[in-house]
Amino acid sequence: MTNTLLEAKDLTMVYGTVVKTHALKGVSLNIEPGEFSSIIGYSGSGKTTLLNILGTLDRPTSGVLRLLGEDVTKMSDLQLANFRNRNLGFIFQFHHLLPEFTALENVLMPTWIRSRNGSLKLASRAKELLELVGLKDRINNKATALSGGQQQRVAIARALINEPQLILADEPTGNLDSETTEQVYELLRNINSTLNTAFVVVTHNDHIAAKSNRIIEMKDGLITKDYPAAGMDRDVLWNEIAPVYCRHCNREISTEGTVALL
Ligand SMILES: Nc1ncnc2c1ncn2[C@@H]1O[C@H](COP(=O)(O)OP(=O)(O)OP(=O)(O)O)[C@@H](O)[C@H]1O
Repeated sequence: MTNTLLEAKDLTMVYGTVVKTHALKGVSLNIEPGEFSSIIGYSGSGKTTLLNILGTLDRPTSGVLRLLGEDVTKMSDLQLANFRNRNLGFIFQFHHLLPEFTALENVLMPTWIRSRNGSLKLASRAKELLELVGLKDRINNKATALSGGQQQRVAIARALINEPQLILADEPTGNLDSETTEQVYELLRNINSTLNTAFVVVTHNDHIAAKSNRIIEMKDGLITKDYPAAGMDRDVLWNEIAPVYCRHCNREISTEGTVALL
């Protein structure tokens, strides 16, 4: 019995019936518990399509996706919705907070889907999470009274409330200035190391991607490169440890590409 968190095999995605777009052309990858991966690639290479399928928000045209050992491609829409709510967290570029609700209420929102009876335990967990993301003093502020970076922090706390093992994030800092981007990304890395939550993050920001454990590069609907990254410490001298063994491609690979990202 493997404890691999996510196993994707030969995923394809074709949009349209008359005019067809082959957005994914056979993508296979595994994600292990606690891993922090970034997906990078040119616009239109299939990053969001892949992320949405990995997060069960969309179904692939073909291929198999196993999450926590379960074949999710075989689940009904209702089963999928429950599975998602229990096991996955999402962070998007536009945080989709409910503007008239407070930070605390927004964080608690995913728990209302399961039960309307908000327990005291959940409320205190939501407060802890808001504290973790640095918003202890903003718990009762309405979403509209928070800055962009603060709103994204609320969205991150919301993604954590159901204690997911995997968080999928699509350009989580795409809407933020560079300083706030650094802070939010650092926060994601801290959550990753403190709670051992695995992350798969789509980003256009190579500098940010270099702080992951792993970079997955896409082109034309395929993964073209998959290699370890420097992680939090940007001062790591890759030349000293190159080449590295890539367990995903089962061979030693040069870290040349990674050096270019630093
Ligand atoms: N709902 C859709 N219907 C039809 N085609 C789509 C749809 N969504 C995406 N596509 C097409 O699929 C391909 C991959 O798109 P996708 O959004 O996954 O790329 P991306 O790498 O995330 O791009 P970006 O970096 O610009 O967000 C593109 O050619 C896009 O036009």
